[in-house]
Amino acid sequence: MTLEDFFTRIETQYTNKLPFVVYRKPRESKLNALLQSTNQLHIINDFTEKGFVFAPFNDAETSVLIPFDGSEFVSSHYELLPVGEISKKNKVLDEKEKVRHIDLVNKAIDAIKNKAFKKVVLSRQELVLVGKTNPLFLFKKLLNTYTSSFNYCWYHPQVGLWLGATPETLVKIEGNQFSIMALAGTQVYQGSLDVAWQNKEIEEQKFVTDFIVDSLKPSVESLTVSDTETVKAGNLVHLKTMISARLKSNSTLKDIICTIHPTPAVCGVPKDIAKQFILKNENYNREFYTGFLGELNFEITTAPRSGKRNIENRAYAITKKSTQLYVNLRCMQLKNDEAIIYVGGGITENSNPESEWEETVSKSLIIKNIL
Ligand SMILES: C=C(O[C@H]1C=CC=C(C(=O)O)[C@@H]1O)C(=O)O
Repeated sequence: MTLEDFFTRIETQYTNKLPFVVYRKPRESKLNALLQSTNQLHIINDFTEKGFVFAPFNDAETSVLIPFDGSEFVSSHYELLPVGEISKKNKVLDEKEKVRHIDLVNKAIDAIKNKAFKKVVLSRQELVLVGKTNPLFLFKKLLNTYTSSFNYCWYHPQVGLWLGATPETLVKIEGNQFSIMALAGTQVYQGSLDVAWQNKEIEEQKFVTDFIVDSLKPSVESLTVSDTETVKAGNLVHLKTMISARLKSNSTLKDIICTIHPTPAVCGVPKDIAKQFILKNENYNREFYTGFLGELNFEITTAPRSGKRNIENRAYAITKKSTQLYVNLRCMQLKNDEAIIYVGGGITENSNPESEWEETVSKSLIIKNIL
């Protein structure tokens, strides 16, 4: 499908108030869209469903599915789209919001010092008046600006409209082989990946890796942990470790997701106590921010390996189930005439409240730059 036809098809879907998701995976040139034929709200039951999942932060709330069967799946090749200049926004300081966030961070540091928990990720919303904006126009700006993130625009008339460019994979599973990313620690990119990391950032990222490794051990075999490296995401850099393993035959995708979500990259350690602190103290509903989204139980066909032939001497391809889920970060919700931007950061005993505020301001620019 041509790029023009692709976007015309999605515009029609949106005008007809029918659910859809359009997305591009990190460093890929292919754009995909899944377009639901009715406005029904489909819910995930046990993660055996096939389709595109959109899950909230609070795992006690329901996850939404755009089912593959009965929907239209279309793709096109992306090329730079004419959307005008991307403006670099200045940091606008909202003093009241700053005081509120710093108070919240101080409260968490006190709780950590009193041994209530070890780490918590605290977040806030920023509202930007955008008027009547076309979400697909903003999505094209995201595509032009960020090439190494998972970029998406998701819509359901009964749920809302979300856009984002997230740097973080939650889990990728092909057959029974899977990998999980532990991403945390943030600095502003200064032109080089040769970054000196403070103990605070090293510790907050290690919490994520250790939690994933420890909680997965009973369900997996052949577990390997990569070296930790610095990666760039928009105007920021983070610390990243990859954890790979094979699912034991009696473990399911649901087990893995329920065990790891929400990871300490978006929640905290211990998970349940940190989550309660967030729900009680953040003073707003995160909804789908720090939830996850992506392809669930898609089918992929891998090319035949040379030499592998079946009895009729024909090379054969292998079809496997593939799930690729991303953490919903660097995102916004478009509601009425406003863009609601969501930003947060990991708090540990050694956090500096002023720097934690600055970190959320820097993170907000990823989305603000395209508004
Ligand atoms: C919670 C967010 O980021 C997470 C992912 C990477 C780095 C993070 C940090 O440095 O605190 C957070 O754990 C966010 O961007 O809103």
